[in-house]
Amino acid sequence: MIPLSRRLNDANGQFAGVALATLHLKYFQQLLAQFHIGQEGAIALVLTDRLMLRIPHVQADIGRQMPASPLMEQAARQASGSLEQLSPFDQTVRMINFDHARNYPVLVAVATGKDEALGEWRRGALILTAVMLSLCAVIAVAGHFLIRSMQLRARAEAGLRQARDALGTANEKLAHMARDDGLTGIPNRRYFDMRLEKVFAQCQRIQRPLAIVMIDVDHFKQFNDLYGHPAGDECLKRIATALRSSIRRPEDLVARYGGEEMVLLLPETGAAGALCVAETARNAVADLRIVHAGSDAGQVTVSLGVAAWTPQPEDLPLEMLNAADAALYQAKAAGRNRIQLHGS
Ligand SMILES: Nc1nc2c(ncn2[C@@H]2O[C@H](COP(=O)(O)OP(=O)(O)OP(=O)(O)O)[C@@H](O)[C@H]2O)c(=O)[nH]1
Repeated sequence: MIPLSRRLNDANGQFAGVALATLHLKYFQQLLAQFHIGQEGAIALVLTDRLMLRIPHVQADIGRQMPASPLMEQAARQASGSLEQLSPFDQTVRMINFDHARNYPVLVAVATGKDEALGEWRRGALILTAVMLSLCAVIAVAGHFLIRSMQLRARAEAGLRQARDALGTANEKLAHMARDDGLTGIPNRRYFDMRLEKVFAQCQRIQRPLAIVMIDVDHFKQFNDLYGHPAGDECLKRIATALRSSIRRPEDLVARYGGEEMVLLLPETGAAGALCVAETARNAVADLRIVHAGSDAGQVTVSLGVAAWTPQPEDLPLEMLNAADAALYQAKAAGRNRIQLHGS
């Protein structure tokens, strides 16, 4: 039983008696039992510092002084609040909400078991964690395969690039081999013939002059006989380099025509210009000062035959070649180490 009393005043505020009532604990027990607080939940009514009622009900606890606890300490400071504590009654960890009844020294504390309250959340969190871990594993495996396939692709691409570069280099080499003379490194006769066809047609079309300078090393047979074939080869290489340095325009060409014979192809160049280039070439060879005991000059010299005119529609490249050759023959006949212009 819980006795309740209250002073009663009359209309003047004078003491008029005391109202006394008793509340049966059974009433509260039945009332509180209707609340769903779970298996580990608890409800306590504390009158001042004594336990008035508690669910779950333990008869021996009723009327007992409340043991010191975080709940009692906090309730002494605050009207209401919430906290988590280990129950001094049954050693269960609970999450508690408490409030003081207005006008009465009664503290009401409602608690749910922490494990019970968080159980559902924990289960959800566990499932979520498992799902996340599985997803991570799937992503990791997929990522591994993705990285692997990217690496394989990068390797394959690098291989392809290498093969392409090697092919490019091989093609370049082949093009050089097809175009250049193996001994001197300057373009060969096949390439010269090709260029002559093109340039001749072009000069014919635009009616611009074209010049061919045929160059032959003087007494080269004797040079070979005196100094040997390897020295002859070396001499030809040096002459080719000297001739290359004597042409200036990008469209000019120096080629090995065959044996010790070389040729200059000078597009858009008239007779005067061609004679000028021929003189530069002759001097470039003379400046090499390659000793030749069998030559009148005491060193290696060249003879040059020049053919230069504006090709007419009926003209053929071979005619210009033959003209340059004939001029060369004249230069040889006139004593070598000189330049002869065709038709002069
Ligand atoms: N070392 C070497 N000799 C070559 C090469 N090609 C041609 N010859 C030689 O060049 C010489 C050319 O001789 P010829 O045609 O009689 O002419 P030449 O002795 O220069 O006499 P002229 O032209 O009349 O001054 C030959 O002995 C060829 O063997 C070559 O690639 N290397």
